[in-house]
Amino acid sequence: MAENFSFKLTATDGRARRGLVSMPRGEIRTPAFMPVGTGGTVKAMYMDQVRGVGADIILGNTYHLMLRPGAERVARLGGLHDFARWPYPILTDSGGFQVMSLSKLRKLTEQGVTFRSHIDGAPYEMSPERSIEIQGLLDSDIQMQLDECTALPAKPNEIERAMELSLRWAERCKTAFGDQPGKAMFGIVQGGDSAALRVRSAQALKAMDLKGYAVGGLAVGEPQSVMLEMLDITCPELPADKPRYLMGVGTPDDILKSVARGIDMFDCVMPTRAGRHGLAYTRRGKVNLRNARHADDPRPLDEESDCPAARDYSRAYLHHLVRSQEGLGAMLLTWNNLSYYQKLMQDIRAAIEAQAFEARAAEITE
Ligand SMILES: CCCSCc1cc(N)cc2c(=O)[nH]c(N)nc12
Repeated sequence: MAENFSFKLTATDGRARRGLVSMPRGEIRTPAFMPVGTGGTVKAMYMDQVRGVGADIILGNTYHLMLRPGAERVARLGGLHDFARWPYPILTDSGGFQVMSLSKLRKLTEQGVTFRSHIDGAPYEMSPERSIEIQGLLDSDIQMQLDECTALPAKPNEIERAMELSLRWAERCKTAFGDQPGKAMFGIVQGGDSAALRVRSAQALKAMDLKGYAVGGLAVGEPQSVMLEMLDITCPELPADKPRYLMGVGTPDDILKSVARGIDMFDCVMPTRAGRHGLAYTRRGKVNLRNARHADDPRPLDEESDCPAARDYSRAYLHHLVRSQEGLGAMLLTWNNLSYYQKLMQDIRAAIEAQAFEARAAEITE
């Protein structure tokens, strides 16, 4: 029988962790980067390419999918995996973050949030129970609690109010989720840039004995130093034997520094969004293919890459595609960028294993 849901730590290097999440639909090698597949598609990518660059899990969005094509319709069609032809694990965000950042005329109360669709203005309401129901209709493997993410900077009493509401919503989500073998519901730590509120949130969620924990309320405009300080405070309060997911992060540098502080899972729109805007991530830094200096450059982005998009196409051709707004430009650069991010994660995992091996070897030979 495939694992219901387990997380094993296989190596550590200081606070950095190498691990493995096992679920019926597959395993997730951590530290992991999860490509964002908002509307049931990783934009400009075929799903076999997403798998081919090394992704073990993708993200979906409750907010977008409930509005279009509708959660009940996706359920009637067999769930998100069959719908999008991605048979491996899917994590879905709960929708609250997107309601607050995308919808119109939204009203937040203890019961939940009411809002109008940014697509057609139709009225909706999202309670903790409805969010879990929608994620169940999508057949999501890892479901996020409904939370309220406070944009920074914010007043301490506002951060406290949102953090405490999110804790009450976590309890309601846990009750609504019940016991679903093979699936998991993650709590989300809030608390803004307040150490005391972060500790209270993490400790209260830990007491709920959830299967995993996200650190939310970051990557919302604060300096990297504040984000890292909040990780230094939050991670030690979370159970060591459960996965930790830093939401919405980040750049390669953000990821490296967050792994070093104990984070296991990441998601960010940067690699896919940058690809659609003509930006390529390479081992030698970012390359803006819109720039005229590439017009006659016959070199590929990275002749040593395993990714055809990085190895087999000249910068001149990529520049031409981007300037001509050809769809293939977004496709090739997204492919390159996701390949870059997955290679970064693969190198991080190997480095933790190597360091752990050296530390163990040193112990043995002492
Ligand atoms: C598909 C997008 C997933 S991550 C979105 C996100 C991003 C960031 N930065 C913070 C939060 C947060 O605090 N709560 C929730 N639910 N989501 C967040």
